[in-house]
Amino acid sequence: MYGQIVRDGLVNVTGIEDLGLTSPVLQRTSDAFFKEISPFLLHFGMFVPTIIGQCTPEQQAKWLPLAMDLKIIGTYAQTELGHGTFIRGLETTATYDASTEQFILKTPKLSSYKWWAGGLGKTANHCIVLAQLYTKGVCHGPHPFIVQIRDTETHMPLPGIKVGEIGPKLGFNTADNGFLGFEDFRIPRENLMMKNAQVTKDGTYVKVARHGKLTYGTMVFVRVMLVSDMAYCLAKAVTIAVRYSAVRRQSQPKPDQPEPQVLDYLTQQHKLFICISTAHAMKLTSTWLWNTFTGVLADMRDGNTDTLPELHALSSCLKAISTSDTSALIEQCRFACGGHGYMYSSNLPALYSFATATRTYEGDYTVLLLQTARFLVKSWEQMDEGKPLTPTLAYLEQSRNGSQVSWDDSPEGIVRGFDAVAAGRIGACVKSIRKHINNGMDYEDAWQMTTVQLVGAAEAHCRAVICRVYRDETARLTAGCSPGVKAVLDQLSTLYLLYWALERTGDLLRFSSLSERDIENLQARYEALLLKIRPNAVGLVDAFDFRDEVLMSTLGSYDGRVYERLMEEALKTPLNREPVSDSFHKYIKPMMQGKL
Ligand SMILES: CCCCCCCC/C=C\CCCCCC(=O)SCCNC(=O)CCNC(=O)[C@H](O)C(C)(C)COP(=O)(O)OP(=O)(O)OC[C@H]1O[C@@H](n2cnc3c(N)ncnc32)[C@H](O)[C@@H]1OP(=O)(O)O
Ligand SMILES: Cc1cc2nc3c(=O)[nH]c(=O)nc-3n(C[C@H](O)[C@H](O)[C@H](O)COP(=O)(O)OP(=O)(O)OC[C@H]3O[C@@H](n4cnc5c(N)ncnc54)[C@H](O)[C@@H]3O)c2cc1C
Repeated sequence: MYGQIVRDGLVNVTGIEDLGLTSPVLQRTSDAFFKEISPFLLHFGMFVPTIIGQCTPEQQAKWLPLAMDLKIIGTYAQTELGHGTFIRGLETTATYDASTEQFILKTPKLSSYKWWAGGLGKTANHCIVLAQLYTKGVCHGPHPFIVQIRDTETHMPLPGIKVGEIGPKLGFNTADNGFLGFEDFRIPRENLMMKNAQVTKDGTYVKVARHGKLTYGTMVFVRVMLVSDMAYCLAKAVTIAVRYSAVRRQSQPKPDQPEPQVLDYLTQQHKLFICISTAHAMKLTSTWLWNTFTGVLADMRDGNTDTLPELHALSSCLKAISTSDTSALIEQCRFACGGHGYMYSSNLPALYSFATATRTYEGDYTVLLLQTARFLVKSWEQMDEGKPLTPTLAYLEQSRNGSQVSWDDSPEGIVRGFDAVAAGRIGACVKSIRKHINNGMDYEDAWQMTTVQLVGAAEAHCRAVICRVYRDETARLTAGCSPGVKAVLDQLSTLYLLYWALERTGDLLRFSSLSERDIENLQARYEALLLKIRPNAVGLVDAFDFRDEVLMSTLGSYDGRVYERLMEEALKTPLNREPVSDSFHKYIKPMMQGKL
């Protein structure tokens, strides 16, 4: 299994390299080789971006060509057995020895072992290691080091390195995630990635970057990439589920009628059409977020880090919500396919196992939403002090006078309704924190007592951003389209707004003048819209344009030969190679004869 995966991974990587294409394309093409994940994903997904983001030009000149030519194979080892979220609590140490101009890497105890890095188990010979940097007896916090862990000729672990694979997981079982421990392992001073901080030969620590969190830059990059990845993942799943629902016929609502396509059931449309809309919403939002990211990078190249806090808040909540929505909606696609959706050959289990992992890695859902909430509360307080708000928080102004927003069920009105919900929930958090402080709590405890509400406020902010970006970008991008295309894409973005308005009626009742009658109207409009989208449903998923080789699904292939493909795959199962398994003769027959 591992050998096959590595072979496929290299065919994918070297093939694309010959075509001179960039890593995002690599990510897409690797889908044609892997149901789960390539052991080389971390090499291009984090090892290369970290060299670019954390190394000086001289260090890049040394390491980047080796990495891009696959002369070295890397991964990103930050998480430890004992810590993943709390980076400042990482235990691996890198202590500078000026007499030899080296860092000594140590794994102080079991919980300090690096754990999880993709490709570390058996594939990588280098890795980025986040370790607490000590020099002249002072700890300067976690810093990135590039470390060779295996001999590039023999692939044997180097002396002082303990490395291996962490074992089977819910998914990602082709990524050879590994563990790594150091026993007084020495690396040259130059292996500290020195773009944001340096250590001179005599051990003097020199802080270069103005912003203390630039070391976390790779994580921001991957979070931005993941939003796009999720759109792609969900688009695959809903292509499979909608095509299968067009083939599958089941039950007899009317006695004298043939069994209908299950796609004709309103409940099936309710399960699946939000998945089509969400794939579009996330793709458009990911492009908007990428443009925001590149804008902040440009500012930072000019030495201006003022826009970094908003980017961190946006990338945190969009990564959290896109991965959470995608996991839930891929599972919904699986539910919509009945028993056959549970078959591995449908590819829905693999898509789910990949998506649900993203809700955790690169920043746990709750933790990242609390990061966004931290920014929202700070912004509210700055608004109270009369300071300007950042663009994505302009809607907070409307809440200043505390008046309730009047409900307007037009698409633009619903977007404003979500702004009001976000503003209201952030304001309620600020009020809760202040109440606890007035009752004698310190700020940290008052914050902790409000964290359930803070997670909800961050989700509401993120939903408001997605709704606004989805609506605006759809209008902008369809301006030149034919009336037919424009109408269908407008239906999808309206469906997204109606769906979420119905999901959040409690909030809308609390923070706008929404009435029970308005809710009845929303429900009726939503159901009518499902019926309108039905005739275009298969065309809409065909428009995602996935080849069968990429979908890898018995249920979602373009030709609709579902039952034939299910049987073809079943007959390939090893258990079907012999009519009678040898377990019958070894165990079952003796048992039947009372001989066990
Ligand atoms: C083929 C190429 C395509 C690529 C496709 C990619 C696909 C996926 C790739 C690979 C697959 C597998 C990847 C998985 C890899 C991993 O999981 S790597 C490990 C990831 N780990 C994490 O994400 C850890 C999460 N934890 C954190 O980020 C931080 O510890 C924390 C933010 C939760 C808390 O950090 P802490 O130091 O405690 O900070 P705070 O005290 O909360 O905040 C201090 C201030 O710093 C600001 N800040 C925090 N983080 C950032 C950041 N990343 N950027 C900018 N600023 C940040 C924070 O807002 C505070 O600011 P204020 O004081 O002003 O409020
Ligand atoms: C498939 C996969 C691949 C991975 N690949 C890599 C890799 O290549 N490199 C790498 O370095 N890491 C990798 N990771 C590790 C990943 O980054 C961590 O698992 C992730 O950051 C979560 O940290 P944790 O596991 O310590 O969870 P924890 O943070 O311990 O979470 C446990 C619970 O505690 C809660 N919690 C934690 N802190 C807080 C808080 N401050 N407030 C409220 N609740 C809190 C969380 O919400 C969660 O419910 C991978 C993980 C997975 C699943």
